[in-house]
Amino acid sequence: MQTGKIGVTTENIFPIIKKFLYSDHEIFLRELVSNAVDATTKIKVLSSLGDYKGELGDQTIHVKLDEEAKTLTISDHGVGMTADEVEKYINQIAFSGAEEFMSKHKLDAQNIIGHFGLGFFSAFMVAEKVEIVTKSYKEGSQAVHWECDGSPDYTLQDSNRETFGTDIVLHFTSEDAEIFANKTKIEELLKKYCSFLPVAIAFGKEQEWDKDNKKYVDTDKDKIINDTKPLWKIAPSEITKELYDEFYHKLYPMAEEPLFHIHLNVDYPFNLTGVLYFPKLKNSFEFQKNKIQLYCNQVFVTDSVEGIVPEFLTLLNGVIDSPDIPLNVSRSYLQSDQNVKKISNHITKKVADRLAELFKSDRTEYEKKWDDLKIFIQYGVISNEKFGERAAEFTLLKNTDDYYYTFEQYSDLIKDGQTDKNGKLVILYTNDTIAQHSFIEKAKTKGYDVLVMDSPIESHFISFLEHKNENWTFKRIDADVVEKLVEKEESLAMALTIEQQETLRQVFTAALPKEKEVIYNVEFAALAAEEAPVVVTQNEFMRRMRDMSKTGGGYMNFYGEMADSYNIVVNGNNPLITDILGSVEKEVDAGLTDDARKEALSKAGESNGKLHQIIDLALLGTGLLKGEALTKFIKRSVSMI
Ligand SMILES: Nc1ncnc2c1ncn2[C@@H]1O[C@H](COP(=O)(O)OP(=O)(O)OP(=O)(O)O)[C@@H](O)[C@H]1O
Repeated sequence: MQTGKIGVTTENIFPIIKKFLYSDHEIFLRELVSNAVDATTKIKVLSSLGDYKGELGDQTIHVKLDEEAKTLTISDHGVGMTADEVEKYINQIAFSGAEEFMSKHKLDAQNIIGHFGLGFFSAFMVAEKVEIVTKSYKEGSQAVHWECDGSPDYTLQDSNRETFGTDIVLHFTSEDAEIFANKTKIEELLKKYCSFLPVAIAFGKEQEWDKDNKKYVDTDKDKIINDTKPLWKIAPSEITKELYDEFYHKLYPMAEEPLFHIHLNVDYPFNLTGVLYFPKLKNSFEFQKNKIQLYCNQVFVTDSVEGIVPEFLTLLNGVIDSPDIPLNVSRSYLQSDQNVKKISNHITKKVADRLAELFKSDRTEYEKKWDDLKIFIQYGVISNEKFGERAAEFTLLKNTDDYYYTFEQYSDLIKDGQTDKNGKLVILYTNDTIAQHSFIEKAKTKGYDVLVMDSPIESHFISFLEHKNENWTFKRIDADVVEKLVEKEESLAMALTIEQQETLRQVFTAALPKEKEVIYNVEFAALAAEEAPVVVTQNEFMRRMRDMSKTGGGYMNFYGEMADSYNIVVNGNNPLITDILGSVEKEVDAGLTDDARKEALSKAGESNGKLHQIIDLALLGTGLLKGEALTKFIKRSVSMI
C-alpha cells in the first residue's frame, strides 16, 4: 500500500480561485469592506481588553474611487499587519487570521465576519493588480507594502506609512473598470452589502445645493453610507412602534404600513437576530415573495431566501441576521446546512407563537387584520405541517355577515342545521358574494350559514381541510340547488315520471345555448312548486379541480384544459315545467319512431319561447347569458311585453 498527499500547486489553484470563488464578481467589495470592519473590531476588542493602550482615533473606513486611474482604495484604522502577518494571512490562501484571532481571544462568531481566509482573494476577480499598505498597531512595527499582479508572485517591501491600519488598493482590469470604476456603481454596491455594517463607512462627500450655480456641490463632510446600529441589533424594549415602522420604510420605501412585526433574538443553540414584518397581503401573493434580506453579522448576503426559510415565510418582509449562516458558500450548501434548517424551524415556531399571542391578546384587532393575513396563514397551513398544527388555534373562518369563527366554534355553530343524512358536516361557502347573491339568499332563508372563501389558494386550502377532517365537506353555494346542498332523509316527491323527464331532457338540450367552451348537463330535482323552474349549478369537485389547476399545476393541469361544465337543474314540481311538458306532448305525435321522435322533440324545444325564457332567466341569474343568446333574450322579452 502506498499513501501520500495530493499535490496542489498555487499556479494551478490560483486561477480557479479567481474565477470560481464567487458566482458574483461584485461581492469583492463586500469582502474587502468586511475585512476592514474586522480589523477595526479587532483593535476595539484589544483596546477593551487592555492589550492595546493607545488612542483609537477616528475609526471610519474610507472607500475612495479614482475614476481616471481606475483604482479603488479601502482604508481602515484597524489592527494592520506586520510583514510576518502578511506572509501568514495573505500569502497563504485559506489561512484565516479571523479564526485565529477569535480562538485566541475566546470570542464567538458574533463579532468577526471572516472565517475562511478566502475573501481577500476575491479582489483578483476584478483587479489586475492589488496593493496592500499596512502598519500593525503593535509598538515599533515596520509598515509594509505588498503588491501582486494576480500571478502567484508577489513583492513585499518596507513602506513609510506612519499610522496603523491598512489601505487596500485595487487596480481594475480594463474590462472590470467599465463596470466598477464608476461612482454610482460603487455607491450602489456599498448600499446593497454594507448598509448595516457596525463601523462607519465613508464614500464621497455630503452634498449641498449651491444657489448661485444652481447645482449640488460637495461639502467637506464625509458621506456615511451605513447605519452602524441597525434596529434588529437593539433590544426590543428600547424600540417604539414608530421606530419599527420607520425601519420598515427604510427597507421598503414604497410599501404600505406593515400589520405587525416579530423581533427575533436567539443566542442558543444558534445565533439569530432580526425583525420580520407581516406585510398587508390582501388577496394576492404573486409579487410579494422574496423580500426578506439575509445578513451575516450585518453584512448583506442575499434577498432570495427561498430554500433557506420555508416557502410560506418568504411572504414576510424584514431582516434575518445570523453568523451561523455561512457567507461564502453556494446556495445548495446553504439549503442542506443543519444550522440553516434549525434556524428555519425556529422562525416558523416564532411566527406561530406571535400569531397565537396576537389572537389571544386582542381578538378584535386580530379579526380586523384577518383579511390581510389570511393568505399567509392558509399558505402556511397547507405547506408546513408544524405550522399547520399550531395554526388550528388562530385560523379564522369569516361568514357573509362578517363574523369570524375558529374551526371549533364554527362546527358548533352549524352542526345542528348542516349535518347531512350521512353524518357529514356540510360547510357552505361563496367566493363572490355579488355574483352568487341569489344562492346565498336562498341558503340563508333556509337557515344555513355561508362562509366567504375567496383567496386565490382557497380551493387548495379547502381540499386540505377536507383531507384533514374526514367528516367535513365543503360546498360552494352554487354547487347545487339549496334543497340538495345538505342532503336530508326526507325529500319531496317528484311530479314527473322517468319517461317525462327523458322527454324534457331532449327538449331542454335543444333549447340550451350552443357554446364551444361550455358544457351543460340537464338534471331533474324535486323541489317545492314555488321554487324557480330552472337553476344553474356547478359541480363542486370539477369546479374546484379547475380552480386548483390555475394555482396548482401537476396533474391538475388536466382539469384546467377541460371545458367549463354546468348543471341545468329542472324543478320537476314547478307548474311551468308541467305546462311546457304538456304543450310539447301535444305537439309531438306519440306514435313516431325513436329517431323521428327525437327530431320532433328537438324542434319543439328550439321553437318553444316559454322554455327559452326560463332557461335564459336561470343563465342570466348566474351571469352566464352572453353574446347572441343575450341579444335574443332581450328581443324576446320586449316582444312579450
Ligand atoms: N484590512 C485588513 N486589516 C488587517 N488584516 C487583514 C485585512 N484584510 C485581511 N486581513 C487579514 O487577512 C486574513 C485573510 O483575509 P480573508 O479575507 O482572505 O479571509 P477572512 O476574512 O479570514 O475570511 P473570509 O474568507 O470569510 O473573508 C484575515 O483573516 C486577516 O487576518
